[in-house]
Formats: sequence, C-alpha cells, structure tokens
Amino acid sequence: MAKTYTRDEVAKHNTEDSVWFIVDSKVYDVSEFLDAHPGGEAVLRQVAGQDATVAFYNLHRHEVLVKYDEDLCVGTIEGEKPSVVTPQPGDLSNVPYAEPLWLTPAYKSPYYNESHRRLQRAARIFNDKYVTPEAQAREQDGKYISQELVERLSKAGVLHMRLGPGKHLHGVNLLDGAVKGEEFDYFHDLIMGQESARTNARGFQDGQLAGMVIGLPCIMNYMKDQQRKKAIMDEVFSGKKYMCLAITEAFAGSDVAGLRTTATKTSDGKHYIVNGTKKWITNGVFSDYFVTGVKTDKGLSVLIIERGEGVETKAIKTSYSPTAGTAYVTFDNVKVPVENLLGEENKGIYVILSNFNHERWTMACTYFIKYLALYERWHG
Ligand code: HEM
Repeated sequence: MAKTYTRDEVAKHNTEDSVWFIVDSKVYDVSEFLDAHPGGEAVLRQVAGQDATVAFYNLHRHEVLVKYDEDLCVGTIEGEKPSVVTPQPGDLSNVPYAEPLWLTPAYKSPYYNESHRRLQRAARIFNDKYVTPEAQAREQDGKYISQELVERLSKAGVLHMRLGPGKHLHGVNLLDGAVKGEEFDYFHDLIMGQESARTNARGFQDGQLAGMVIGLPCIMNYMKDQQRKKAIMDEVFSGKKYMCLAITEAFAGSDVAGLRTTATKTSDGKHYIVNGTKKWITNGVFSDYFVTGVKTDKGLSVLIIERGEGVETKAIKTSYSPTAGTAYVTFDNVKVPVENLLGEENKGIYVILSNFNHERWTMACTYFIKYLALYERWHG
C-alpha cells in the first residue's frame, strides 16, 4: 500500500493478464479478482487502466472497498490523497441529521453530562467493533447470536444495562467504567438503546437477547424466593442461560384475557400442570427459561418454566430475520413447582405490566434512532 504510481503507469495495466484501476486515488490490481467479482469480469475490464472512482461509488458502498483493500490495493497515485474518509469505530457521522441533536457540536443540552458522553462514546466503539459485524453476518445467515458475543456483552455490562436503571447495576463494571451503575439514569438508558439500534439489523436486535429484556423484569420484580431470584439473574446476566417472555398465543395474540394455556394445580398443591401453546416468542428457540402467561382457576397467572420434559420449541418464519429465534412453543403436561409462580395467583396482569414501562420506553428510544441510522445509510 505504501507504493506510489503515476496515472500513466496505471494506464499500462490494461491487458488480458493485468487489470488495474484507480478508485479515490488508490490503485487496485484486480487481475486475480476478475472471476470472483460479484458484478462480473466485463465491467472491470471496461475500466482497466482508468480512474474508476465514479463508476465504483455509483454502484457500491464504501465498506466494500474497505473490505477488499488489503487484498487488492497495491498503492496510491503519486502526490494524491484519498478524499473518502473511512469511519473508525466510535466515530460520529458527519451526515446532517444522522445523529441525535445533542451530539452535534453547536448544540448545548442541559440533560447530558460527561458520563452520558463517555457512555455514548464507549457504546459506539463497542458496537462498531463487536456488535455490528456480527449483527450484519447473522442477519444474512439467519443463525443465532454467538456465545462469544453474549459473553462479551455480559462482561461489558451491556446485558445488565439493557434492563435500565436499578439495583441490578450497582457494582457492575459498565463499559470499562464509562458510568457507575449507581449513577445510571434514563438518559444513559436512552443512549444504550439508540447506540444498539445503529447496528441496522432489526432481527438481530431482538436476537441479541430481547427475550431477557422483557422476561427478566418479571423475575426481578415478582420472584418471591430471593436466593433463587439472584441465582436466575446471575445465570441470565452472565449469558449462561437464556430467557424469553411467553405470553402471546395463536388464538389470543397479545389479548391476555383470551389465553388458552392452562396451569392446573396437582391435588397435593405442590405443582402446576401446564398445557398449551405460545406463538411468536422472541428468542424462544434457544431459551432455557420461559416466563409464561397461563390461565389458572380464576384468572391470569405468570410462571417461570424451565426447558425440560414436555417443553418443545420450533422456529417459525416471521417477516424479519430468523436470527431473532422466534418460536412456536408447546407445553405438554409440564410439571412446574408452585414456587415458580411469579407474584400472586390470578394476578398475573401486574407481573406482565411491570415489564411494560421499561420495554415501551426502550422501543421508543431505539425506533427513533433506527430512522436516523437508515437516513445516514441513504445519504452517507
Ligand atoms: C476493488 C474494486 C471492486 C470491488 C472490491 C468490487 C466488489 C463488488 C461487490 C462485493 C459487489 C456485490 C454488491 C455489493 O456488495 O455492493 C459488486 C457488485 C458490482 N460491481 Fe463491483 N467491485 C469493484 C469494482 C467495480 C467497478 C470499478 C465496477 C464498474 C466499472 C463494478 C461494477 C459492479 C457491478 C455492475 C455490480 C453489480 C451491482 C448490482 O448488483 O446492482 N465494480 N462489486
């Protein structure tokens, strides 16, 4: 890459065996790439020896060039410098309106302090480096999030932060100390939601343990056995176990009054026997715990059900990527200890609703930024 050439030298590489061209003052030798080029060999031969900057950028995103740079770029044009700047992890976009207003230099906001700025930067770097590449790959191949990334998210405290402000953050190292867990507020939460949406991968964003985000609050707020609650939170926050919220059904959709999954107490009062199905359960395919809405004798209740005998999941196709692990779940005579009841029997509506405040807030934060991120892609 350190080598320099004149434009005349490049022009000579216009033969059967040697095809070079220039893109943004960098020189590319594509002689060995002709067969592999997704757009075909002929188009590359047509620009052999020439400056192909306009042709290239008319048809490709800059990232394509970055990806192939190491293999194909052989040098630069003498006395010239590339004018397209490759974004580095953590960079803010220069495209007008592609960032939230408070990140534009001229804007002064009373709501954001230094810890918000530190967190924003740390989250942007973390996502650019680790999350976006995997998000894009999983969106393409439809596979589920890797255990490696889950553990990274856990170690960085990102999984914890996805549950919003609260005691669960106290003493947790959040993105290398960008903010103290005790100081984490709803603006930090807003930042985390917005930054994660910039991966531009809607299915993966749910695949990135959204089931935990909507399931775990029910445990945190309503599990009576404190020791068990802590154990489950530890398992889930460390990425050793996965969790989902199983409420919606084929018959009822999200109309909880119409649920048909039943939980009947055994005569000794020690267990519930659960029968029924759940549909559109995000992360259900790979979950170990199902926070499940069931019909008990006088109303709606919520149980935590572990994957085991009688629990089966299968992937269902949705309009977005399979990487979200959306499942059809069947419970067939599943024996669940009564201690797994969350909150009070027949008062499950409070358990379910306890999750909504944060869930809806998170969605509002991330959906807005998704449009900014898309805007940047169109205009960047
Ligand atoms: C180092 C230079 C180049 C690389 C690494 C490259 C790589 C690629 C890749 C990966 C694609 C698939 C689509 C995408 O991911 O964007 C593609 C498509 C294409 N490329 Fe290139 N390309 C290069 C140069 C060029 C040039 C100079 C031209 C035209 C003169 C060209 C014409 C095309 C066309 C026509 C397509 C198909 C676009 C479509 O599907 O609409 N490529 N190229």
